[in-house]
Parts: sequence; C-alpha cells; structure tokens
Amino acid sequence: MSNSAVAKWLEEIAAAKAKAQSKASHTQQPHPSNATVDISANSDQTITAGIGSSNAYIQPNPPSLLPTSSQLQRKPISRSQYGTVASFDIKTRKKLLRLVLPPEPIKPAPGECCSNDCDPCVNTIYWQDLVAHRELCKRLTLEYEAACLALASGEDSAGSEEQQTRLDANTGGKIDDENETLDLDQVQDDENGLSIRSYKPFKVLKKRYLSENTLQVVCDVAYPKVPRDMALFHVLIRFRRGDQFVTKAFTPVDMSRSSDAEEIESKVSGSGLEAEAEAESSLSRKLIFLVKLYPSPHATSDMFRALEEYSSTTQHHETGASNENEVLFLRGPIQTGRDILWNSEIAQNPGLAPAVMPNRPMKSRDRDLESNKMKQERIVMIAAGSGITPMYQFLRAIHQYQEQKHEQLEREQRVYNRGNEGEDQVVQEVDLIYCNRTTSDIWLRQELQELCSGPDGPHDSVASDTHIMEDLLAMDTLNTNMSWGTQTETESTLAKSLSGTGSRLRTRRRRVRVQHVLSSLEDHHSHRPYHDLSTVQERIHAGRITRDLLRDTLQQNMDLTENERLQILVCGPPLFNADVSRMLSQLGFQDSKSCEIHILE
Ligand SMILES: Cc1cc2nc3c(=O)[nH]c(=O)nc-3n(C[C@H](O)[C@H](O)[C@H](O)COP(=O)(O)OP(=O)(O)OC[C@H]3O[C@@H](n4cnc5c(N)ncnc54)[C@H](O)[C@@H]3O)c2cc1C
Repeated sequence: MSNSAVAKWLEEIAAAKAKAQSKASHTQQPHPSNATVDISANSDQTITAGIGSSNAYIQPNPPSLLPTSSQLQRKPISRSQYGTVASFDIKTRKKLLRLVLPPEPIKPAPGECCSNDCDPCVNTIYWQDLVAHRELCKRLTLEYEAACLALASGEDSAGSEEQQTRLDANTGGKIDDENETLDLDQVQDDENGLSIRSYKPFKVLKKRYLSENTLQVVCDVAYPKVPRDMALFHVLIRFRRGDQFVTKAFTPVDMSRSSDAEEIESKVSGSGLEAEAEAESSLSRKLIFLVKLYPSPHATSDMFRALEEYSSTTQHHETGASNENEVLFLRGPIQTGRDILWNSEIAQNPGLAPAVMPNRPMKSRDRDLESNKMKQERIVMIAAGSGITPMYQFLRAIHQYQEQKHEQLEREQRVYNRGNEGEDQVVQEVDLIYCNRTTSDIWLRQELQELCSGPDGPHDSVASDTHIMEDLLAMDTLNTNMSWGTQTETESTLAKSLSGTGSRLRTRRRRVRVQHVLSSLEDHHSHRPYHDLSTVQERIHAGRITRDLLRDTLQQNMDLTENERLQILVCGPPLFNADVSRMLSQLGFQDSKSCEIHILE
C-alpha cells in the first residue's frame, strides 16, 4: 500500500472515531468534576470524569423497582469494591476517572419487622447501614473530587509505581489498599451461612408434607452453630410476589441427634443403606422449618406449597438452582426481646429456666442461688399447633446444656474421683401440654419423646439408669396425683429397684412430661379412644384444653414454697392464648415473685 493510501485510510479511521465520539458526547449529560452525587438512588452509581478532554459524566444506573438478586445477596459494604477507578481511553489516549458508589441499603418492606422487640431489628440494621452508606459515599466523593483536581492540574501521579498498584483499569480498577468494611455491630455474618444484614438464597433440599397442613422444608444451610447466648432465635423468610415481597418469621428446628451422628461415624464403609442413612442424617443437621399451611388461597402458605426441591439437572446462576421456587431467601439468626433475655439466662445458668420478669432482675436470682435458697424450678409449657417450635427450641437448649454440664461433672468425678455433692441442688421440672386436632397434626412427636426419655437409652450406665429412674419416679408422682393411666408393673419395679440403688450421679434433674390434647375424639387409625393410647412418655387427652386439665397439671404448683418458682409459657394462635390466659387467671395463677406467665405472640 502506498504512503498516500495509508494516510487516507488513517484519515478515514480518525473521522469515524471523531463521529462516534461526538455522538456519545451529545447523548450524555455533562457533569462538572466537582459535582455532588445523589446517593439516594437504590443502585450502584458511577460518575465518570474524562480529564484532559472536556468530558465528565454521571451515569447513575437506572433505579429498579425491586432489588436485584445480587443486591438481595449483598454482603456488608466493603470499601475495597468502590471508589475512584481509573482507566485509559484508547481513542483519545487520555486518562478517565470514574467514581463507583455502593448501592444504598434496601429499606425493610412493611411487615418485615415482626414487632417482637428483636435485637437487632431489621429496621435498626437498615438505619445503621444507611448512615454508614452516606458517610462512605461522602468520603468517596471527596476522594474522587481531589483526584479529578489533581488530574486536571497535572499533579496526577498516574504512571508512578504507587498509582499503578492502586488503579487497575483492566480489572475494573478496584482500590485494593484498604479493606475497611462497614459492619457496624458485633453480629458477624457467616460467609457460607445465614446473614443477619441481608437475605441470602439457599437451595430447598427437601420439601415434605408431614400432614395435610404441615410442611417440612430443609434448606441447604447448616443449623447455625449459634453461641450459647443465642440458643433461641428465628429466621426471616422472604418470598417475591409479583413486584412485592412477603416476609415472615419462622423458628427453625434442630433435628440433629447426637445418637445418629455417632452411629454414622462408627460405620466403616458405606453400603447403599448406610449411604442413605448418612444422607438422611446430614439433612437432619440442616436448617429445617416446620410450616403450618392454611387453606388456599393464603399468600404465605401458597408460596410454601409452590416450593420445589432443588434439581441438579438445571442451573441457576447464583445458587445452582434452576428456578426461584427452588430457593428460599433467608435472613437471620434474629432474636426477639424475649429470646435475648432467656438466652442470656440459659447461658449463665444452663440448668435453669429463664427468669424474664422485668421486675425481677436476674441478679436477684443469682443471689438466691448463691445463698442456695432456690431449689426448684418448674416450667409449664402450653402450646398449640406451630406454637411448639419456640418451646422445642427452648427444651433443646436446656437439654443440650444440661447434657454438657452432666458430662463435665461425670468427667470430673472420674478424673478426680470427686463426689458431686451440692451439684444436684436445682431440680427442673417441665410439663408440656400440647394441643392439636389429631395425632397426625402433632409436630416433633418423636423428638419430644426423646427429650422425655433422654438419648442415653435405659441400659448404658448408672447415669442413664438414674435418669430413667427420675423420669419414672416423676411419672409415679404424676400417676398418683393425676390418675393418668397406669404405670406398667415393669416400669414400677424398675423405678423402685433403681431408687434403692441410690444414685451416684444426681446432677441431671430434668423431668419432661408431655400431655397431648387432641380435639378429635378418637384415633382414626386404631379407632381407639385417645386416652387408651397414653404411654409412659406421653399422656393423651381427647377434647379441648380445659380448666380442669390445667388445674391438674398445675396442682403440684399451687403451694409453692419460697424455694420454688413456676414459669408458665403459652404459645398458640391469639384465641388460644387468650383462652388459656383467662383459665390461668381463674385458677389464681398470676404474675408474682414465685410465678411468671409469658404469652408468646
Ligand atoms: C418469631 C416467630 C416465629 C414463628 N415461627 C413459626 C414456625 O416455626 N412455623 C409456622 O408455621 N409459623 C411460624 N410463625 C408464624 C408465621 O410467621 C406466619 O405468621 C404464619 O405462617 C401465618 O402466616 P401469615 O402471617 O401470612 O397469616 P395471615 O393470613 O396474616 O394470618 C395471621 C393469623 O391468622 C390465622 N389464620 C389465617 N388464615 C387462616 C386460616 N385459613 N385458617 C385458620 N387460621 C388462619 C393464623 O393464626 C395466622 O397466624 C412465627 C411467627 C413469629 C413472629
């Protein structure tokens, strides 16, 4: 090609470039390099300043009605992702500066706050994040303006080694010398688990109807290893419904059983059955929700019905799930005001029930304990339907910590050959009255039975024998007092013979007794009246909860000594709570120094 041809060709290219450039500058808003940025738009924002050419642009991303799934997933704002980004315009060979601002936090939707005095409340988190976001945007904007001025006045050190490490045009120009994050409070988000600051998507691993109106949903996230002072908590589940969100609170249930885990570990190789058991056992360690389904049309229930189990054949760009119905957006763990008080008390006194009366500060209980005055804690739980979930969480927490305490004492006794006199001062008794329509509506029945009899089984050790003995003796007392069915001869003999042996380990003094109240009169499967189905672990009554039943259960709590204290927890639908409160008041149970009544809404 001749020189003139080459020159002509270059001219044509330059003309085309100039044309394209002038077209771009007409379609974009000129922006002075010291412009302030409106940070209220709910999206990432970019300001570009072309210094050296007259181009300076603000390019806010169009605000969308709904946050994108990446925003839903957003981690705490990291300083390193945003700020002044430099690049070079290949055409003009001039340096461009760009300001990338973080997205504004998403305001909680109406109804997202469950009004249970949670700490942190989703609204508090939002306001904290908003303040932090504004401060960060202000700082980044100032930095950007300073960089623009420096570039315009030729003081920009681009090209220097230092600047090159800060600016990386090819990778989007991340500022990589600062790792400051805006995580304002102490609650740490778990990278792979739940986050308290934002909704994260998790695959639905299993969806199973336990009954016509009960759904069990297993999510692909481990039941959080919450610290001792966070044993009681709930999780927010968010569904997208058209262009709106529906957010509801649910209490996950911990279905992992140590006996299962040990069994799996003891297996050497994995046959088909073993692998199946292992898969089932690993599912039991996941976050599991029990959901009460209401007849359709019911927004929340219908969205749960529409959930699908994750299928590995199709792919979702974020979670690997094929469609939105295979994913649940979760946020947590969140504690209600009540949870916080109980959690701190369980953490301090694992063997004890909570004392949450505002007029009875925990210190007074500690004094009681120090002076060895308080010896008996009684808890009566009265639940209906899904109201069992917080009760079960509570029972699990107490059970778990008592197990730990028991093991610790057992170890100490073995190692130091030390007796544990004085350790068995506090006795805790728990009665649970659980109301449903039929046996198939009972949630966590097996798990409750296990809590009644303990995980050790009757033949393992003196400790477990002692435990069983205590349960049986407790039953004996109940049978005498309440004329519930009859204890079998074997049970009675075992209780008596064990009571004769004396107990070497008397630290575990938990007694859980379960009574089911079923409003349907007979069992549909066996066609036998419900009271015939009572066992040593659970009593079954037909009908509705009555004042007489409450009186019988509470009978032994009528005349509390100054060393005893009674806690009554009620959790069910509003009408049920109101009915039970009325009956308790008719029976003379009111909040006092020795009796605390908690209605869980
Ligand atoms: C901290 C916390 C933890 C919770 N944990 C659980 C849990 O583990 N499992 C669980 O299932 N729920 C749980 N809930 C309740 C759950 O969040 C929802 O409120 C519940 O599923 C009802 O859905 P909704 O609010 O959309 O019902 P809404 O339609 O707003 O109705 C509110 C209430 O009216 C009654 N109701 C509505 N429709 C019907 C109907 N067709 N028939 C009979 N009664 C009806 C129900 O009592 C319902 O709770 C929890 C709530 C809180 C605050």
